Amino acid sequence: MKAIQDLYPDNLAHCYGCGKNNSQGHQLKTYVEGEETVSRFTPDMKYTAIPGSVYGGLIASLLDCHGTASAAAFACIAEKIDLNQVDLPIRCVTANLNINFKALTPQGEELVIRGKLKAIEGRKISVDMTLTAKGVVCATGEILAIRLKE
Ligand SMILES: CCCCCCCC(=O)SCCNC(=O)CCNC(=O)[C@H](O)C(C)(C)COP(=O)(O)OP(=O)(O)OC[C@H]1O[C@@H](n2cnc3c(N)ncnc32)[C@H](O)[C@@H]1OP(=O)(O)O
Repeated sequence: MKAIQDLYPDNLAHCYGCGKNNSQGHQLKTYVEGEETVSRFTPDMKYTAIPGSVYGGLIASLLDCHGTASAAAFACIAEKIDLNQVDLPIRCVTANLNINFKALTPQGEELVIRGKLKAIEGRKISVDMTLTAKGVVCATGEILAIRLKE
């Protein structure tokens, strides 16, 4: 299956965090795995906070884009929309993002971000997220994503 972000139409694929058409961005890719979503990302050394650890702003960026892609995917699944189609008909933006930084995130490791659907209420989609490095939870987050009107 394709990454959720690769299903965004070309005119909505310039996001700094996840747009496939932004060559200078992170190009985060999010996949559906069973009942969860998952993204993997290994930060460049320039995203340093305390030496040896990853800058929190990057972590926020990863959770932001993982969260909106997950929200779009969960909304499609709820409506039985095929996630293999070329243009995703549901697009979401972030209204609220809460992050708890639990431990310093080590540099040089693959970060794994997972999302679970919390609730869908009309256009509001809430997703719980974790970011781990080497199996250790370094951050947790909750996003409220809003489905854009047609
Ligand atoms: C497709 C590619 C996307 C890639 C995205 C990558 C992730 C991002 O970085 S997105 C960029 C950052 N986010 C933004 O810029 C969004 C800015 N905000 C907005 O555009 C608008 O406020 C928007 C779209 C969220 C909501 O506006 P609008 O569509 O008019 O809906 P609105 O009627 O105000 O709200 C809908 C519901 O959400 C609730 N809501 C809206 N904002 C919030 C909030 N911040 N906190 C809690 N609830 C909220 C409202 O109370 C309402 O609830 P209910 O339906 O129960 O009455």
